[in-house]
Amino acid sequence: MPNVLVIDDDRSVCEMVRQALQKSDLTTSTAMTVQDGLAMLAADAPDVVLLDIMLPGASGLDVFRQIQEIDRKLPVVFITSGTDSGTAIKAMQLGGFDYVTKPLDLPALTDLVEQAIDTRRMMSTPVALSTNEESTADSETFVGRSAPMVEVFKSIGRVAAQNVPVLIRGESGTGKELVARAIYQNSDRSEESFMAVNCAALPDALLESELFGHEKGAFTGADKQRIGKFEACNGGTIFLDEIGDMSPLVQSKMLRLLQQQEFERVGGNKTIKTDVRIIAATNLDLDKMVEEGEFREDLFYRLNGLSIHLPPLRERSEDIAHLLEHYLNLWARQMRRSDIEGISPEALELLQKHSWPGNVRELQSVVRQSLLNATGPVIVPSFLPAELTGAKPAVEKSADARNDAGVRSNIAPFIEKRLNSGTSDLYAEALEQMEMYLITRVLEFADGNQTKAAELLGITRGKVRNRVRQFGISLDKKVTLDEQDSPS
Ligand SMILES: Nc1ncnc2c1ncn2[C@@H]1O[C@H](COP(=O)(O)OP(=O)(O)OP(=O)(O)O)[C@@H](O)[C@H]1O
Repeated sequence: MPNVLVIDDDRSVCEMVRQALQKSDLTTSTAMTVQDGLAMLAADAPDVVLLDIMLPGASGLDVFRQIQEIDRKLPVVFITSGTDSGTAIKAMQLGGFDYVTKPLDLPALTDLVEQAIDTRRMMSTPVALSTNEESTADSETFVGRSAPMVEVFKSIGRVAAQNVPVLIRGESGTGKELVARAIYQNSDRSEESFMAVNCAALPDALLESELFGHEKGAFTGADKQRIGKFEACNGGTIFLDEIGDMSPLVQSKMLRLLQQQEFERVGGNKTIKTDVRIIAATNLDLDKMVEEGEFREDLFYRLNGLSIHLPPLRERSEDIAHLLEHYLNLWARQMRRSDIEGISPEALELLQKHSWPGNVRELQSVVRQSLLNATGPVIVPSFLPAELTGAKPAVEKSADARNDAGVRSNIAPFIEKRLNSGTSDLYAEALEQMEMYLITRVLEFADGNQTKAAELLGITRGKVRNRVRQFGISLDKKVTLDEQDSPS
């Protein structure tokens, strides 16, 4: 369970934060002095530190420097009062993760801590490029023995050491984030920060401010100055996921950044220099977008210094069995299903024939669902999700199969079944089922239009798209992004 260290001399702040983070399953330790905080840092190896910038008898910047000496990759979120934000901004420029102002907005703080934990994981969990050898306990295994994946591993080795932008291309769920992390971890910048921004998850104006920062008063709601990722990550590496979703304005700012390593904060006129390596990823056809004038050609060539193409899973079927084995072993252990022995030849055949539109992310979901359904030690066809048992490609699903999504997601019998099986992870399992049902149903209602579904759900289009991929959701109607593209 991730561990958060709060260093703040105000006992009530420590307690409030502890209670808020506990609700998100985060363990919190608290220290009220710098000495105690540094001692706990060494003893507990936290994943994130929340640091009050005005501790008695200590300069926040000095404490931050000491933390950086102990662990350069540890994300530090500063807690400031309205009057000391200047120091926080300085600390951000030195590589702090973010800062929050008192009185604390606890839900926003929890989100920020979760983002920081994710960043910590991406920076610190090594990606093992495993073709034969077993992965070690503290690494994530990048499984792949097919010829195209061996080529990908070689490319990672080649590009990592060169300080140029890299463009990673491939369908959703093919492992682009894993490639980005492997490049970072094997580069000369591996001791510096790594930050990830999903360009599709934020509306255009927020993305601009997230990347470049803004000055106080730059727009309605900009009540304080904000340091963007390009400034905070100076010397490090930024992973820009879903780069094809950038607005023309952000594209032109990005181009300047790549050409001159400089930019201005939104609403500011001071030119800021930065030295950031950019790794970008996309699942869209950028060449076509360039042709159609949707993506700047000059930016495309700049980003495309070196490019790595991740083949879809259906084009490397020999990896399917290895991936199934890998995730079955991993999750059977996690779900306390030590009785699981493997997959029957019939089930394996169905899985090999499947077209995997959601790639490895869909395969993960299938393994998880099969384990939930498994009443015996061998995964047989009847334990597989309904859309696989007919061995039809998901895009050709029949109305019956679609109805199955509803049946499968019927939450009451699901919960009863899991309670009887003695699960220890019911919260996550039930939420996943509910979310799968909700997104599928709303998309169905919206005729497959993701923009409309996002409006109905009150979440971003990027989030809808991520969930569609994560769960491998596919409706009879084509899932589209814009109303004008909706099938009639
Ligand atoms: N070859 C692989 N071996 C093991 N796990 C993999 C492999 N490829 C992908 N994964 C896992 O599949 C999931 C999806 O991968 P990842 O997020 O890197 O995909 P992506 O291409 O970035 O997707 P998206 O375009 O939707 O952001 C992750 O949990 C990742 O660890």
